[in-house]
Amino acid sequence: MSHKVFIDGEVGTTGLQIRERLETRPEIELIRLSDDKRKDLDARRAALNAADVVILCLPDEAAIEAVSLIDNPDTVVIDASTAHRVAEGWTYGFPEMTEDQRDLIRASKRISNPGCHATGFIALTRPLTEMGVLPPFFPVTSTSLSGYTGGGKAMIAEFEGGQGHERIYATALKHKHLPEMQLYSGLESAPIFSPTVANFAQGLIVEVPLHLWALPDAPDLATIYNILSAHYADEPFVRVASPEETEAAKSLNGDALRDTNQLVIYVFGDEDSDTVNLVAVFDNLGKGASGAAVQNLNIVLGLDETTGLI
Ligand SMILES: NC(=O)C1=CN([C@@H]2O[C@H](COP(=O)(O)OP(=O)(O)OC[C@H]3O[C@@H](n4cnc5c(N)ncnc54)[C@H](OP(=O)(O)O)[C@@H]3O)[C@@H](O)[C@H]2O)C=CC1
Ligand SMILES: CC(=O)N[C@@H](CCC(=O)OP(=O)(O)O)C(=O)O
Repeated sequence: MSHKVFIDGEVGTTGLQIRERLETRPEIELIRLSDDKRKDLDARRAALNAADVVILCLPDEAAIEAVSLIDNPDTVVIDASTAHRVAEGWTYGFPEMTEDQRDLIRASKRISNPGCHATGFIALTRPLTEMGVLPPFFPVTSTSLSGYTGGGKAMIAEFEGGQGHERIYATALKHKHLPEMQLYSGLESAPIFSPTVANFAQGLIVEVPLHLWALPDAPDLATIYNILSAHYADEPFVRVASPEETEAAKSLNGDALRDTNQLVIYVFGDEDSDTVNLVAVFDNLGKGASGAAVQNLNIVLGLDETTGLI
């Protein structure tokens, strides 16, 4: 049986990568609009309502508009934008987050694909809040190193045109991923979050440093490692690096997992100072966007979750 899929925003950075992952799959029939029709409201309305699954790869306002054009009650929407990530009636498309999240995604017709930085932050913190070692009131900080494709077509043009500068941004501490980071990490307040964009195309490293001695039960490094390893033990796309691999990782490259849907967690620690640095490495356009959207598509279609993904 073939499944009709429409990618609204197919020629953008995220949309293009989703198309590349889907166009060779025989069970997927892509609904496509010609270049002169891709922003035409009537053409989009028809495509949105003809699809079994719609994947929105649009700026927030256009994503909200796209949803308003859908009146087919059977259409499933996977929205890659920020517009619906904490909205009521939407399911957060992070299957690895909790034990029941996959089933919630499978049953949902409105799925929001997580933000790239948020994916790393939540992957590192949620299992710890679930197990009670990171209490909800605890103040957390996080940094992120992103490839420039994270900023879409405009930032790609800037860096590939030779004008790009590596820089910190979101300096007002109001990054657009903070609401989803707060809600799905299980923390009562958002982290202080400082991202950096760097001169490589694809990849992301999100860090969450913790003073273990300041946590109420003062957990040791092994406790943190064991909670994260157990949480992701059966996951095809998220894994925790072994202590040997962690020991050997004296430095990490931002683009280490380019073109994959993998996310690898490192629990770096120093027993003398009783500190850890939790680190998530992945591709901002893989598990941080397009790969994650395809994974969610596989789940809602009832297919093997790993189909078409590495
Ligand atoms: N890049 C990334 O790493 C990630 C991006 N996202 C999110 O995915 C969404 C897309 O981002 P990204 O792919 O980076 O952005 P891009 O700017 O690369 O692509 C956006 C695409 O949407 C098209 N578009 C804009 N308005 C409309 C409209 N009204 N109707 C139809 N098409 C429209 C644009 O057309 P045109 O080509 O003419 O400009 C462009 O092709 C955003 O919401 C972004 O926040 C999410 C996770 C990661
Ligand atoms: C380098 C860069 O600018 N990155 C973007 C994040 C892209 C992304 O994942 O955000 P959405 O999923 O919410 O679109 C930023 O930090 O705003």
